[in-house]
Amino acid sequence: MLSSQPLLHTAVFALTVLQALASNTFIAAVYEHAVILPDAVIKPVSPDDALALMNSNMDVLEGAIKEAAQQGAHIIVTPEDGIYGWNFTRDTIYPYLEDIPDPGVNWIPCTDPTRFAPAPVQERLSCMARNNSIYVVANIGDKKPCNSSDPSCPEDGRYQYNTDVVFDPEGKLVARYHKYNLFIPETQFNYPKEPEAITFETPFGKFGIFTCFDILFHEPAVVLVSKLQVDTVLFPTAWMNVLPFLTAVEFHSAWAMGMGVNFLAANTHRTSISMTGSGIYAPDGARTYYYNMKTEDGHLLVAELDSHPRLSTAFPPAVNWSSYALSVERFSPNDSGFGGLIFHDWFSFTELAKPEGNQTICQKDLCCHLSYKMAEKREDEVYVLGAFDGLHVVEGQYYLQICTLLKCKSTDLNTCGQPVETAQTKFEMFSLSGTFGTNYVFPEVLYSGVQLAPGEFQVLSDGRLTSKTRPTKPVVTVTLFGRWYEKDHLKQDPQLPAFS
Ligand SMILES: NC(=O)CCCC[C@@H]1SC[C@@H]2NC(=O)N[C@@H]21
Repeated sequence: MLSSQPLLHTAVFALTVLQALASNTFIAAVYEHAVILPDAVIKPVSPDDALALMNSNMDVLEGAIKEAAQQGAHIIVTPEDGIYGWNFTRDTIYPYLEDIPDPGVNWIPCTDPTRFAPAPVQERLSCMARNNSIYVVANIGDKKPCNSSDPSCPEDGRYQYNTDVVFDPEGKLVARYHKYNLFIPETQFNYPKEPEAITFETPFGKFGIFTCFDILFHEPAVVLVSKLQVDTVLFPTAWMNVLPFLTAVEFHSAWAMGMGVNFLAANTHRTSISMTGSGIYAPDGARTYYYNMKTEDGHLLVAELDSHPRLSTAFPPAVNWSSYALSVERFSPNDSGFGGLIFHDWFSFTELAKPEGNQTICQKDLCCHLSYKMAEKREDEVYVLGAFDGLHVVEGQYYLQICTLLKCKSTDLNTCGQPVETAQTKFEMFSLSGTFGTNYVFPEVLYSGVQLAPGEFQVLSDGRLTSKTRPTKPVVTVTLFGRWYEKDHLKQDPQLPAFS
C-alpha cells in the first residue's frame, strides 16, 4: 500500500519554504539542555548501554524539537555534548560514536537506516527532523577507521571527531562539521587535518556551523562569515562562563554584533561548572537569551530573525575600529595607573575616581579612551578603565587587544578584574574606544545580574561603543574585546623547545 506520508512531508516542507521566502524572516529555536551524563567509567560500556544513555538525552531533545516546531520554528540548535555528555577517554567514548558519511551521499537515515553501518542516533535525529518538518542541528561523535597506510593514523586504528550534524525538514543529512579547535580536555577526539568551512543553503539564507572553542579562532569561524558570507551561524556549545569577558551570552552576542551575523547558540546546562547561557542573536543585539544559575532544568528559546541580515535596514554600519581613538588626544594622561589580572592576563588600569569625566589608559600599542557620566558616584563601588594588548596563554594561546570599563569586586583596587556579577551604579552615558590594530572587535555590555542590554548601545562607524539611551540597569562591564588573529602566527609552538 502506498503511504501518504511522503506527500504530506513534501506539502508541509513546500509550505514552510513559501512562508520563509515571502516574509524574508524565519523562526529560530535553540535548546539549552541539562544533559544526562554517563557514569564515569574506566572500561567502555556496551553499545546498547551507550545507546540507552543517548536515547534518554534524545527523549528530552525530541520534546524540545516538537515544541519548537509547534511554535513555528524552521530550525533548532541543540548543544555540544548534548547527546552523550562528557568525562570520556578515547576508549570509553568509542561505543557512542557512529560513522557519519559525507552529506554528499544524499542520505535520509530515517527512511533508509541500513544504507550504511548501523547509525541509530543519526536515524533518530533524522526522524525528529522529518516528523516535525524542521532543520535539526545536533552534536554527536564521528569515527573513521584508518590503518598503517596512513602515517598519521592513531594507534587504535581510528580517528574520532567531535561532530555537528544538520538534518533538513525531510530528514536528509545536509551538513557535517568536525570541530577544529578542540578545548584542552577533549583528549577523546582527534583534530581534523584541515579546518572545514561548512555551509548549506536554505530558503531562509545561507548557514554556517562551528563549535564552542572555535569561536575564539580565525578558522573556520571568521572564514565562514567574511569569505563565505553566511547569514546565520549555528553554534552548539558546552561553554563554562568566565567573567568579566567570556560569559556565554555576553561573548556570543558580541561576536554576532562584531561579525554582523545571526548567531544561534545552544549551551549545555550544568550550573556546578558554570555552564549556562544560550541565545538567539542578531547583528543589532540579542532577540532572546537565557542565563540561569538557579535551577537545573533545560530551556527552549524561540525568536524571529531576518533571513539576510546584511540587507536589513537595522544592519550596523561598517566600522573603522581605531578611527575615533586615533583622532583624539589622550584624555587626561595621568600616572595613577596600576596593574591587575583578568583571567590570567595582566591589564593596565586607571580608576574612575570622579562621577564623570574622560580617561585614557594605554598598554603597548593600545590606548583606550572613555567618556562617562555616572548617575551618582557611590562610595561602596569602584570602577576602572583597563587595557590589555598581548598574548593570552591559558587554555589555548591567542592574541587579544581589550579596552574595558569594569566594576571592581570591592573597593580594594587589588580586586579589580576579579569576576563580578552585580552592581548598583547607574551610568547616564558611556563612550569607549581604542586604537585597535585589528578589525575584529567584539562589543560587550553587561548589566548587573549577567543581563544583556539589547537596543541600549551601539557601535559608531568611528569605532566608539556608546550608550544609545540612558542605560536602564547598573553596569558591570562595557568592553571592546579585540581578537588579533593576524598575530597568532607569532605564537610559540608548544611543541618546540622554548627560545628555539
Ligand atoms: N567546549 C568548548 O570547546 C568550549 C570551552 C569554551 C570555554 C570558554 S573559552 C575560554 C574560557 N575558559 C573557560 O573555562 N570558559 C571560557
